[in-house]
Formats: sequence, structure tokens, C-alpha cells
Amino acid sequence: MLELKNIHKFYNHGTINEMCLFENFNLTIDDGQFVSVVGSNGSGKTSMLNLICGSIPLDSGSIIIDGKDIAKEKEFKRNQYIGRVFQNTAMGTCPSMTIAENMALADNKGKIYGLRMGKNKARLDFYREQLSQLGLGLEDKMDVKVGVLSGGQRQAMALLMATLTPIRFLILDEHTAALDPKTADLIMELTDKVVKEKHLTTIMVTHNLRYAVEYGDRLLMLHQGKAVMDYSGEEKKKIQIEDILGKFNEISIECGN
Ligand SMILES: Nc1ncnc2c1ncn2[C@@H]1O[C@H](COP(=O)(O)OP(=O)(O)OP(=O)(O)O)[C@@H](O)[C@H]1O
Repeated sequence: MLELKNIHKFYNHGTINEMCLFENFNLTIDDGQFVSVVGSNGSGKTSMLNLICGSIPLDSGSIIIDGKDIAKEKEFKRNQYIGRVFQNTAMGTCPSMTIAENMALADNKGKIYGLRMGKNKARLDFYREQLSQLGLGLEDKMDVKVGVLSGGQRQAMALLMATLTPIRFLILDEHTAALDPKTADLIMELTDKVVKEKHLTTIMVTHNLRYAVEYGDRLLMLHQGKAVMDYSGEEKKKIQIEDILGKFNEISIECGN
């Protein structure tokens, strides 16, 4: 179980530009849950992911996993059990390296002298087998540089790389936003497959309301650092895009938009 407890997060603390984003923010995510997170621009979605991953510090509060407070644990330590895929397809892969080298890099996440160790015959066969599951023919392009692949191919690789080693949490930060609609659909299908196969506890930030409705077993809407909608289980199954749009309109009117 992942718990965010009494989280306070300020930006530009103690300056004229001080902004309190989260004030006493609480969220509990059960093991195996797939949470879709939607919300207006600036509502705090990416900041929440950054706090969980340790990319930014919190001002007070706790981040608890199985009863242990990890709020002070460094980002590279959390990377051992948290995989993350970003909107920018270049961020999850190394464009100047080949597919095989990228796979070796992911395979040896957190280990010293990673790359050489991973490029032995048995591992290459393993990478090929893993790549073939994407159904994009990447297993036949092991020596091709990742930089020349299409955005969709690269994002599929980023997803595979983020989940290659055993992780518990998968963090998806608008990971389909830069893709054309057909490719985005493909990446979402792959995401769902990986999440189910590996039983990953998943938090997906998206601006695509259809994905938020269709995927996952919980839907959370953030607004100004607060959860204004939180549906799971049977309630989540009944949610329609119109329901979310209605809430969005309410929020916009509140903001004077
Ligand atoms: N490093 C930072 N320094 C100062 N303010 C920041 C910083 N990062 C985020 N903010 C502010 O915090 C608020 C929340 O930003 P965040 O990126 O978490 O929102 P978001 O919901 O992910 O937005 P979007 O949908 O536009 O990506 C915004 O007002 C933003 O300007």
C-alpha cells in the first residue's frame, strides 16, 4: 500500500512568489490498483508524481510504503522499485545507443558497470523475446539506434525498459500525449497488458478523458492541489466521459474561466 499523508508542498518557499500547492494532502493507493489521474493545468498532477518518485522534496508529511516512511529516500533508490514513463519519448530511452544497448541499460538499472554485463548472449536472447512481445518487430533491429525509431516505437521501448526489472509501481506521466491517436491507442493497450501481467500498482496522469474512463480501476481528479473526484471499483466502472466533463466545467467556472 502507498500512502501520502498530510503532505504539504510549497514552491518558492519564503519568497514573494511562494505558492502552496498541497496543504494537508492525503491519498492511499492499494496494491495492484491502476489509478488514472486527470485535472486542470497546474492542478498538481506532475508534482504529485514527482513527490512519489523523489524528484522533488516535500515540505512536510509522509510517503509510506508498507508502513515505512520513504519521504527521505533518494530518487535513485526509489527507482529500484518505481518505473516511470514520461510524455517526452526521449526521456525514457537513450537515442544515441542501440536497442540492445538500451535494453542492457534497463536490465542493469541500479547496478554498477551496467552495460557490459548485460550484453551477453543469454541476455540478448531475453531482450529479443521481450521486444517481440511488443509486436513492433523491434527484436529484428537490435543494432539500430533508438534515435531513429518512431515516437510510438520509442515509447513502447520506454515502457518495456521501465518495467524490465521487477518493480512495484509504474508511474505514467502523460505518456501518450505526444503520440498520434492510433499510436497512443496502441501504447495504451500495451500499457494495460504490462500492468496486468506484472501486477503493477499504477498511477497514470492523462489529459485523455477516454483513457481515464476506459483504463484503470480508479479515477482521481485533482484541482488546485486537492482531490475533487475519486471513484473506484463499481463506481469507476459506471463513470462516463460526460461526468468528468461536467466536473471540469464546474472547476473552470470556479476559476473564472
Ligand atoms: N519547480 C517549480 N517551481 C515553481 N512552481 C512550480 C514548479 N513546478 C510546478 N510549479 C507550479 O505548481 C503548480 C502545479 O504544477 P504541476 O506541473 O504539478 O501541475 P499539472 O497538474 O501537472 O499541470 P499540467 O496539466 O499543466 O501538466 C503550477 O501552478 C506550477 O506552475
